[in-house]
Amino acid sequence: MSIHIASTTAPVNIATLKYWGKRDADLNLPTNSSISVTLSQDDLRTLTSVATSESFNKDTLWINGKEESLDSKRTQDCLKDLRSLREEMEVNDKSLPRFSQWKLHIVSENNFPTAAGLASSAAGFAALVVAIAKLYQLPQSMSELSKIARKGSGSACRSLFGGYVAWEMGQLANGEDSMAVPVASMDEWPEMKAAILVVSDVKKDTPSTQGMQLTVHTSDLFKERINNVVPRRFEEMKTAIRNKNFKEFAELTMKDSNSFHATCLDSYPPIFYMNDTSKKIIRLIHSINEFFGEVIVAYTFDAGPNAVLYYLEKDEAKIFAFIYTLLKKVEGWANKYTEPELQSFEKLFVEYKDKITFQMDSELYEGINRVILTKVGSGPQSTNECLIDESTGSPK
Ligand SMILES: Nc1ncnc2c1ncn2[C@@H]1O[C@H](COP(=O)(O)OP(=O)(O)OP(=O)(O)O)[C@@H](O)[C@H]1O
Ligand SMILES: C[C@@](O)(CCOP(=O)(O)OP(=O)(O)O)CC(=O)O
Repeated sequence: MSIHIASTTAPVNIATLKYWGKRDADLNLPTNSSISVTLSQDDLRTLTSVATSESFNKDTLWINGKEESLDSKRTQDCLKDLRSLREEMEVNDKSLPRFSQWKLHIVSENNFPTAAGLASSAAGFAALVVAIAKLYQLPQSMSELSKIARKGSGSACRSLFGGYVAWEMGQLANGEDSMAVPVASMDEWPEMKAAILVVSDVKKDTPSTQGMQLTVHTSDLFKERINNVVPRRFEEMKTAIRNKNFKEFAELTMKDSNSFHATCLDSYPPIFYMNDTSKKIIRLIHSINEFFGEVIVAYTFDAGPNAVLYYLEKDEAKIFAFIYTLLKKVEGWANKYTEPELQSFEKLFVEYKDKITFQMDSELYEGINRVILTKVGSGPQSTNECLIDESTGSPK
């Protein structure tokens, strides 16, 4: 039996200008444009292998070694779009094998917890779409493919590019102009680092889709956000990124996270994604910026309590003097830094100690499970690493 296989990796992205609200829930068309930073696949990535063969008898998906349903409408929509693009090619070139008619085996692994508010659906759908597009040898651009990934999960469309990415909301009812486009490549601003403080890796309470719809239907604040606040910030943030203006980028990022969570609180009944630990982190970040008299670190929170901190490489030691000293008991430092490097963060803290006027919460670490230290990264990468057995078409 002849089996055709392709594999790709795809990254996680964390929005700095949040997507929250759909104008069309079927097509995942947003009520506002958004911006994100793609994170390095050295630390967070999905690897997906796809295979097709005339001999397969049903579409099957395995995530992290477990068979998962492919029945969701979102996944079906992605498969349908990809098959119809392949079919167009087959109609024009009769010599091509009829992949569009054959079943698919999809095998995927996330190297981070699934459904923990770590954007697993974004990396997952981006990898699925790019891997199948590669198998089918589709000529479409990443922006074109991002429209298919968008139907899987809105934020997934931004994971088709590395660096700094915008999702332009578009105006058309069929979503043909709602796609991801690059704002700047990772090489244009490579100094951006990210620290994820994993506050909780349990499954979140209100799924994003449900939360968004409640906000759209019940929050008055939301109208101001989508009509005035976000359109202005969308332009300002793109400019800040292109000018490598960290202060502006960081302030917009923090304000937008707060604005999004304010619309959640303004929903009825209210939605709370941040917990007490999240709030303590917000206060700590403002205190650190005040201590240094400049904005050197920003926080942002998605639909869950985990914090993502953005900062520039040059300021890392200053920031970690505080963060490492407070969170040294938490897992995740040792795989990035040597013992002498970690000690240097603590030594720096000792230098600062007498000048600190704010309250340091020595119990903060208790609410945090681990830290993931990463940076801006590249888009999906084709790979020879393969999760499918070439002779059977089953997961290895
Ligand atoms: N590797 C993958 N391949 C295909 N689909 C995946 C993959 N990983 C996750 N998913 C899909 O994404 C779902 C998890 O999405 P969910 O939105 O609940 O969590 P999240 O993406 O971690 O959170 P958020 O999007 O709010 O940051 C899974 O149930 C699965 O359907
Ligand atoms: C808060 C967010 O992370 C919401 C992401 O929502 P999803 O992309 O997970 O929602 P669906 O389109 O329903 O799959 C903000 C963002 O990533 O822009």
